[in-house]
Amino acid sequence: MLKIENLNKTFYPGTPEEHRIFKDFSLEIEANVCTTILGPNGCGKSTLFNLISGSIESDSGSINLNGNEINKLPEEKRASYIGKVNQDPSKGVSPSLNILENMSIALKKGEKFTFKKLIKNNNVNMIVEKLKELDLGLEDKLTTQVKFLSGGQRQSLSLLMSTIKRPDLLLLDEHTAALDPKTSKLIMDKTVDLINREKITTLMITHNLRHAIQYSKRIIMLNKGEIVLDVQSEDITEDELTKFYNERILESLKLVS
Ligand SMILES: Nc1ncnc2c1ncn2[C@@H]1O[C@H](COP(=O)(O)OP(=O)(O)OP(=O)(O)O)[C@@H](O)[C@H]1O
Repeated sequence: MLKIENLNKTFYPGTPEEHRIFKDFSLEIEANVCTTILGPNGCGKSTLFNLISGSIESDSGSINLNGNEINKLPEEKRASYIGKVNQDPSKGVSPSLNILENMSIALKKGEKFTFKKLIKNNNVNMIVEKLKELDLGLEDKLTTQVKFLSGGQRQSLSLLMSTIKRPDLLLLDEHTAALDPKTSKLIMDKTVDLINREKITTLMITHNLRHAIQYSKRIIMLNKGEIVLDVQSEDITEDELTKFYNERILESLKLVS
């Protein structure tokens, strides 16, 4: 379970550019299911993920993952517990390495290794089986450099790499946003298959309200660093969610501008 308590973050404190993103922000996320974070541009979604993964430091507050106070740990240590897939298909993979090498590196997450040993010690059969589960034919391209894969294939690989050592938490930051609608749906289906099969606690950022309802158990909407909606997806329709978004969030943005 992920428990965030009284998280505070201000960018450029004490300067004319001072920008407070979170003030005493608290949130508890249920284990083993997918929770979606929605909200308009700039409301703090990615900052929240960066604070959780440790790529930026909080000013104060607590982030507890399965009993571990991870807020004190450096990013590389947190990476042993947290898997992350970003919007950009070239992030999260090493484009000039092949699929087998990328997957072998993912298996070594959190460990020290040399490249020579990595290849010798890799577990090819297990990797092939995992790739087969994706059903994209990647198991036949083990020695293909990842830069030659399509965006959808790379995102699938990135997803598999982030989860091959079961993470305590998976962060999906608009991981299908750069894909065409058909591929986006395909990757979302594969994501949810994997999350459900492995029972991975997942936080997903999306701007796609339909995906939020269809693929997650709980929906949290942020606006200006605050939770403005927190609902089980079975308790809201796509129309109601769209109406809420348009009325409450777009209206509040108009008032500001
Ligand atoms: N490292 C940083 N340094 C300074 N300001 C930042 C930094 N990261 C984010 N911000 C600012 O914090 C605010 C929230 O940004 P964030 O990326 O979290 O929004 P978001 O909700 O993910 O938006 P989007 O939907 O556009 O991705 C923005 O005003 C952004 O400019």
